[in-house]
Amino acid sequence: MGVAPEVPLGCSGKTIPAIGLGTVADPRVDAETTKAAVLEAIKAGYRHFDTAFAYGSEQPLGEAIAEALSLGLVKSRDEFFITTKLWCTFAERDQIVSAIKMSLKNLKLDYIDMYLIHLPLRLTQQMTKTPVPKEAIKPLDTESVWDAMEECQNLGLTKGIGVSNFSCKMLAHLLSFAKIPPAVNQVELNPFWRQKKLREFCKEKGIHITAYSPLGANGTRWGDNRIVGCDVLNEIAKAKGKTTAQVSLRWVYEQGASMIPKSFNKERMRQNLDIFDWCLTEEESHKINQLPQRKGSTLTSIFGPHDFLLEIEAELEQDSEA
Ligand SMILES: NC(=O)C1=CN([C@@H]2O[C@H](COP(=O)(O)OP(=O)(O)OC[C@H]3O[C@@H](n4cnc5c(N)ncnc54)[C@H](OP(=O)(O)O)[C@@H]3O)[C@@H](O)[C@H]2O)C=CC1
Ligand SMILES: O=C[C@H](O)[C@@H](O)[C@@H](O)[C@H](O)C(=O)O
Repeated sequence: MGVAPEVPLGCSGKTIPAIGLGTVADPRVDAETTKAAVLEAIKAGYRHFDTAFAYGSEQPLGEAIAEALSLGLVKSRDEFFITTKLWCTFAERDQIVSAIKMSLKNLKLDYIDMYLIHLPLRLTQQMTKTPVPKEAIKPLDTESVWDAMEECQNLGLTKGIGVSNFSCKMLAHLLSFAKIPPAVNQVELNPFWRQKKLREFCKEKGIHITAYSPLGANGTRWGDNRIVGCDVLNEIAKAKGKTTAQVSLRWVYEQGASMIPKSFNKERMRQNLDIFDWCLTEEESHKINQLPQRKGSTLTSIFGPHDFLLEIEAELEQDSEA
């Protein structure tokens, strides 16, 4: 199996690997396990890795990249595509350049490929326990935060900038003042959360979508087996001699999105890469597009049931309406 193919990054003329490896394990694992999984993924053909300051996986990822380069598994840093994210406690104009430098230090890199605003909100204190106190959660001052994100790109600290968990409305606001438009919006996207409105909006504006939880976060606290246990997807998989997970990933790929399924298991991470030499029929896609919609990860489940977060969630949900 070769290296994962690339797909266009909006209208930028650049590309992004169609599949990358997510690095959030639930329950959390130690750094050695993450590093070993990344090295295994590099051997399998993964070149895009998705991390975030909040995941604690930047350091082991950085170590795995350094080791892969020193072992000659990958010839040059440029062959990797590394995404990391600005955590909400640093989502203020004057903290962002230091935040990306901290991530670069963790990753032992001198540039990142894609730096994303992790969530459309700011936290005024470290998240030590949940629920997070209501008064610690603030709206994002998107204009000043984006100005600093642009500075990160202009300084060469990152090749691209983007957002995560942004609605159409938030993107429209951002586009109204951005000097550098967001290259990526990383959101939940899978057969059970299809994001039709968001996909159409992003296509029109040249914003690439990267899908997180493309397998419905099977087996994690924020996900379940609604995808791998879905009868409709199982039947399609059986008819094609594929796994249900592969059918889900293939559906995401056919929507023009890239994706970052997480697997730290050698066989499953290879299985997840093997989706490029077959396709879904029109009838199969039609059946998938009829599945009931249900979002996995929510802001209120992460931070607590606060009104402000419920408002954001309601806005995000509108983007997945059929
Ligand atoms: N921007 C954001 O707000 C968010 C970003 N993310 C990013 O997206 C990545 C992926 O999303 P995530 O939520 O982890 O969920 P995924 O949909 O990628 O599911 C991961 C789970 O599915 C299991 N799995 C992987 N492959 C298979 C397979 N072929 N068959 C059956 N089970 C499988 C994994 O277990 P195993 O390892 O044992 O194979 C793991 O438990 C994250 O790791 C993170 O990097 C995630 C959530 C939010
Ligand atoms: O501390 C909070 C967590 O990092 C949470 O925000 C993330 O894990 C998020 O769900 C993601 O995976 O991107």
